[in-house]
Amino acid sequence: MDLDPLDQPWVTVTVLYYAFPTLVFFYFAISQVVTVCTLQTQSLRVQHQRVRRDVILALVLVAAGAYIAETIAVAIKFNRVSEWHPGQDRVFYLMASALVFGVEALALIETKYPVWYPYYGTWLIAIVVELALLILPNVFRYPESLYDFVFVTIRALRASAFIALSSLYFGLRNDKKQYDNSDAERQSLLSKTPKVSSSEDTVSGSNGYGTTTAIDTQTSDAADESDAGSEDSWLEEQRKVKELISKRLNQDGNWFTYAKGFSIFFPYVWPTRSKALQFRAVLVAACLLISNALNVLVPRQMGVMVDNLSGYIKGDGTRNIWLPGLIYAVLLFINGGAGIDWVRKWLWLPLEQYSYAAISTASQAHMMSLSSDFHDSKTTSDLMQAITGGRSVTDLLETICFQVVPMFIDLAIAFAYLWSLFGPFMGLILAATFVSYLYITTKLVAMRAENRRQYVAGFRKEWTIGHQSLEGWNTASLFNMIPYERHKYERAVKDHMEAKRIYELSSQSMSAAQGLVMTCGLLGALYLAVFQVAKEGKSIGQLTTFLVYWGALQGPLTFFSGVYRNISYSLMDAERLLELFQTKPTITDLPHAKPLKLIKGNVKFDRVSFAYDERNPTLKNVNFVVPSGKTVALVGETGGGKSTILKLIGRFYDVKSGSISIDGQDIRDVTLDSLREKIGVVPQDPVLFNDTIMSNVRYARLTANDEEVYDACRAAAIHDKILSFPDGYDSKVGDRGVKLSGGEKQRIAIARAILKQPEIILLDEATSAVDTETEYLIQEGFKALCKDRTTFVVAHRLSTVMRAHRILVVLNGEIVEEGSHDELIRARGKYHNLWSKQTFVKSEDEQCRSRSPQMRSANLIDDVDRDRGTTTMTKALNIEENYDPTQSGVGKKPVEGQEVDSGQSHKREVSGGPE
Ligand SMILES: Nc1ncnc2c1ncn2[C@@H]1O[C@H](COP(=O)(O)OP(=O)(O)OP(=O)(O)O)[C@@H](O)[C@H]1O
Repeated sequence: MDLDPLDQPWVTVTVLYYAFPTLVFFYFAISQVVTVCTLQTQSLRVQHQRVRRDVILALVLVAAGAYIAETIAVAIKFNRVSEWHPGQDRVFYLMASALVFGVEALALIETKYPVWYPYYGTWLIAIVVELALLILPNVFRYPESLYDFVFVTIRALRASAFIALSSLYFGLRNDKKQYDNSDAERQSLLSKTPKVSSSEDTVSGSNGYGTTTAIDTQTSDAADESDAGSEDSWLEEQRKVKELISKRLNQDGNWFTYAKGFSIFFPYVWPTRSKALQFRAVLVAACLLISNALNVLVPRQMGVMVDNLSGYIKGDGTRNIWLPGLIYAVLLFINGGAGIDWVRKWLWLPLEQYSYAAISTASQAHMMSLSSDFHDSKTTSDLMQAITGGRSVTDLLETICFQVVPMFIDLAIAFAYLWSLFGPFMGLILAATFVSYLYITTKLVAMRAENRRQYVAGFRKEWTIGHQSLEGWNTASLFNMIPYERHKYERAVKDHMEAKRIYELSSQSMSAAQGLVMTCGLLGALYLAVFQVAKEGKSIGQLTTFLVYWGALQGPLTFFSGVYRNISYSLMDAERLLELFQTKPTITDLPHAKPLKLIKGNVKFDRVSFAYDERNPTLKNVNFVVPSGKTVALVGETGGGKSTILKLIGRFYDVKSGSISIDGQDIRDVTLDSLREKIGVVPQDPVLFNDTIMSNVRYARLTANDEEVYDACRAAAIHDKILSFPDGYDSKVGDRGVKLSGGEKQRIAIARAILKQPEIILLDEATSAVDTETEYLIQEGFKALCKDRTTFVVAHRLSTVMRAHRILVVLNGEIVEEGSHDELIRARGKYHNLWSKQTFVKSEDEQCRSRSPQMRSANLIDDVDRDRGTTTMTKALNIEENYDPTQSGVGKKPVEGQEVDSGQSHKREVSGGPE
């Protein structure tokens, strides 16, 4: 046959035929990956760049088209397929190059602001190779036939296209300098468009400076995993995590450094101290490689079996028809869930458990070590999510090591093996199929993102409305809004179902499109294999191998659709956990901190200022001293800063300026443990554990025996009440103590404090939720508890604190008055105002209550009367004269000449001084 001069089997030409498309492909793919990972993007002016991009795209299409044109010309020249063989190298080169430059054109279409070096690199390679291929064959033989001229013309056109591309690019690059002084291609996209989500940007991984898009897509993806919290808080949480990732990416400058940030997790993921576990990890890697090998060996063995059988049928008695079947079955078994997968999971399980245990306990311990500012700013569900999210770090690793890497190895082996079996065209068909499949999948996944977002939003809305309506059943019933809630929920379910329908349909369409691509690929590959079996002496066994192998390849490819979502979801969780690990406690022991030596319990506030938020000071220059063993009361309007003072004593926050000292030791210089050991707190809103009453009280001192617990409860006036419960001390208190009344909860908290027997006692509205009778009983308990102990009492009910040695009136973060009850009453300042309001409001109430003699005796003020030296109310206050109705705000104006506390206690007496 008369060979075309361009098909002369010169080694140089043949090598170029294969090396060129391969080189261009790898150069382009690798440089694009580097571009994405190093977050490079173009910073040219959009208008300017768009013109260039369009022209360049047109020229790339011309070049790709020229390859196809030459392929067609070759096909026409050698019109009988069976005679293609001599030109096979050349046809491969043409088709592979058309594919590579087709991919380049697609990447260009999908990238708004491309980074150019992956592109112009390919053009420069193409100029050299194309010129060589144009000149080399024609040096030895001038073109003669019409075909020769056509071929040369097409090649010349192609070479010109590449030259034009390069000159255009470099020409405009000089132009660029006039427009853009920055001259920097290396710039993070995220800084420019931190919240932009463009489906276009996700496509083709090549252009996906798509860190933002990545996160956007998975925002919705992650949603169906999470069903806690309201939609808004969830969206807010997602946004914050996205911002965190963007911020860190911007700081780090590329994905490699970003990934390095996660090295903090290394000791939790990799068993640094256990050689046995490390050995297991190595064996797991070996199992993965064996799996990859088995993925080829199984179809190959099927081919051997078929070949032996057909040989045997044709009369070749030497063929063993039984053994290959046995080997096939064994290989199949080993490659199945009961074989290598089982071994791998068995090996991996201890590693998985190691990392789960390490990361969960570390994150819980870390969270418990953090300070109030952290805990005050997070909800419990956020924190739990962060702990459970620790699993995502191992998930991320598992997804990459056990799924992504094996998938690419499988695809690479398939490509190489089938190429070796059926020649370069099979490789070409496979490459075209894989590229189309991955392209279509990424494109459709991006297009589905909005559908998915709607679906997730619908799901969350339904969940939130359902949850809220059940939670608010009481309110709904009270306002007769049950039908309204029902309709609202029905509507939400309907919207959710509609969104789900659209999403499911789009999923089905995606599967259909993927199926179509795979079928086209299969058809092309199958025809090629059939052709080779029919014409080129390939065996039926090889065809069988191909068919079985093709089926096995569907798995990794299908997995690709979900991998992106899995990775991004895990990444978000890992980022959350990383943020947590990087948060340091703000209240820590100083290096020189010593244990607190509590001698007497003398507490001093020296020019203390504090703010939760710098813009809004909470305490301003607070000064006071509480001598050891004395009781100081903090009173004043709500939000004044009373509880904050108690928090500062327990070092739940540190002062911003000034100092707090106990027995002359600055509390910042003593260890936190020793400080809190000495302090007992009854908080405003005590939180109980969902456990028995006995366990809750004993929590204060785990070594206390039952009798001590009973005594503490007696002192807190709750013992008899507990005994009246069906399960007594074994009664469960419910979540946060929900099964107890507010007053019961407070008394349990008081019992705890009594059991702890602390040296310094902080009572923050400890009895606000109990009735006056019970309060009286508790006061008796406090008497014993507080005796000779420094005590801080915050209370709104002034009768609770009137016996305190000292009363501080706190207003807007300042101490505006200070003194004993009598002194303050006489001073007729703020305290006097508060007192007069309270006693006035109380008067009517007491009129009713005091009808009962028992209640009378329970009245704390009467109690004070009995116990103490007293000051007559009318004398001390002369309230009728001083009462200011405009300040009262409630109740009626007292009639002149009538005592404020009308009713039984005409002569109201108050404590004349400290106990
Ligand atoms: N964790 C916090 N973060 C930010 N601001 C806070 C925090 N806790 C309290 N505040 C603010 O500090 C101010 C003082 O609060 P604090 O609880 O000390 O007041 P209070 O006098 O004890 O009030 P109440 O009598 O109502 O208990 C308030 O304005 C409150 O909103």
